[in-house]
Formats: sequence, structure tokens, C-alpha cells
Amino acid sequence: MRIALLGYGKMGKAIETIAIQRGHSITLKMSSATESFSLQDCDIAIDFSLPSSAVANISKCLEAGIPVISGTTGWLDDYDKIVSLCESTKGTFLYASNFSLGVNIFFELNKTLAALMAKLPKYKVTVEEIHHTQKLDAPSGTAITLANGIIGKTNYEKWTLDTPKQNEIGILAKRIENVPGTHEIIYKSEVDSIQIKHTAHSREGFALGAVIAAEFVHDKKGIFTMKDVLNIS
Ligand SMILES: NC(=O)C1=CN([C@@H]2O[C@H](COP(=O)(O)OP(=O)(O)OC[C@H]3O[C@@H](n4cnc5c(N)ncnc54)[C@H](O)[C@@H]3O)[C@@H](O)[C@H]2O)C=CC1
Ligand SMILES: O=C(O)C1=N[C@H](C(=O)O)C[C@H](O)C1
Repeated sequence: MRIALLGYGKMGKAIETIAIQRGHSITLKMSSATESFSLQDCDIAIDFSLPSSAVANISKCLEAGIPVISGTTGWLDDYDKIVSLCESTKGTFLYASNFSLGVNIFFELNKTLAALMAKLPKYKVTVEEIHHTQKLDAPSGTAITLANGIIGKTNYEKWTLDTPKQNEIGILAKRIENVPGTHEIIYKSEVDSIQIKHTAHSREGFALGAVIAAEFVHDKKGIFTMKDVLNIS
């Protein structure tokens, strides 16, 4: 595939390495909103840019008939707008808050555990995420997906970064130099705790998942998730 990288920062560069290893070529590397760019020479675009630029980048691809996948976090208030545009242009779109194959298994584990814990109201859940200090958004997109997974299976109604009320899931977002991404779910009662945790050792897992997702969607039409890519029902 000829790949356009919309965002050539830490993730854009990691994706370039994996994509080339897997026999693809990079035909565009875009790094700013002011750059004019043409999608003429690409088969698919991969957006890992900024929360403030993802919607414009994704829209431009869909309007040009180029399949696009996005890993940029912090823009999901506009997700429905992008879905409508993808439908009206008969395009191809996939968003994932986390492309790591391990995290997508962790998402399923989280929902299974939440369903079990729903029967045990003495446990209070907390989601904790740790990322590098350059991260612009908090909480992480992955922490939001995890919290929504718990909300779907329990009586919790929303998440908060503040002190949680009875029906709220507290998310603790920590920023520590050079941490690629760590997520932990903790259920705590008076007598014990249950924890599940995913630790990314580098950005390679995110990049590999993004290239695998691009390979999966590039010849398909519609709106996809990593569950489609991994064939999880
Ligand atoms: N879904 C996932 O698996 C993952 C998602 N992310 C998310 O991806 C995004 C990027 O992460 P990093 O690469 O670590 O950030 P980064 O800051 O290293 O790179 C972002 C790049 O986008 C460029 N940029 C600025 N305006 C742009 C525009 N209009 N169009 C295209 N590029 C533009 C910046 O110059 C910068 O080079 C963040 O939102 C982050 O949360 C990061 C890792 C994994
Ligand atoms: O900004 C990052 O680095 C990451 N962002 C994603 C998120 O917000 O969940 C995924 C990953 O944890 C790394």
C-alpha cells in the first residue's frame, strides 16, 4: 500500500518503520495544519496528529475518497459527524483509541471482569493511566474506552477526573517522563483488591496494530473498529 502519514511525530515515525518492514511505502508525511497536501499518490491515510487537527484531516480524506484510519485521541465529540461524512461519501474509516493488539484483548478482559464485579457492590473501581509528559489530552482515549466498557456492564453512569461520586468511575491520569502508556483497572473493597493492568513497553505495538488495521480496511467500505480487525464478536 502507498500510505499517507497525517502526523509525523512519535507515532508517525514508528508507523513508518513498521509499514516499510511490511512492504508498504510512505508517499506523504504531513506535520502541520498549514501544509497544503495532496492525497493523489496514496491508497490509505493514517492519522496520528493532534486532537485539534484530526477532524479536518479525516474529513479531507473521506471527501477525497481515500480510506482513513485514525489513532488520534481527544476529538471524539465529533465522532458522529465523521461517521455521517463516511456514510454520505461511501468511504472507509476506522478509529481506535489504542491500536495495540494486547490492549484490544485487555478491553475484552475489562468488560468480562466488569460484568462479574457488577454483582459485588462493595468493590469501588478506579481506572489509572500513566503517559509521557508531552501528552496533550487527559484522560487518555484508552482510559475513556476502559471506563465506557465498565459503564456498559455495571451501574456506573459516567467517569470523572475529579473525586468520584457513588455512580462515577474515578480516572487517575498521571504524567511521567518517557512512559509510552500504562493502564490499570483496580477494584478495591475493605478486605482486598483486584487489579488488571496493561503496560506498553514501547510504541511498536501501537504502530503494528495501526498498520495491520490499514491492511485490513484498505479494500473495504464502511466504518470499522479493532474488533472487526481482530474478529472479536
Ligand atoms: N490510538 C493509539 O494507539 C495511539 C494514539 N496516540 C495518539 O496519537 C496522537 C499523536 O501522538 P504522537 O505521535 O505521540 O504525538 P506527537 O506530538 O509526537 O506527533 C503529532 C504530530 O502531528 C503533527 N501535526 C500538527 N498539526 C498537524 C496537522 N494539522 N496535520 C497533521 N499533523 C499535524 C505535529 O507536528 C506532530 O509532529 C495523539 O493524539 C495520541 O494520543 C498515540 C499513541 C497510540
Ligand atoms: O498519547 C499517547 O502516547 C497515547 N495515546 C493513546 C491514548 O490516549 O489512549 C494510546 C496510548 O496509550 C498512547
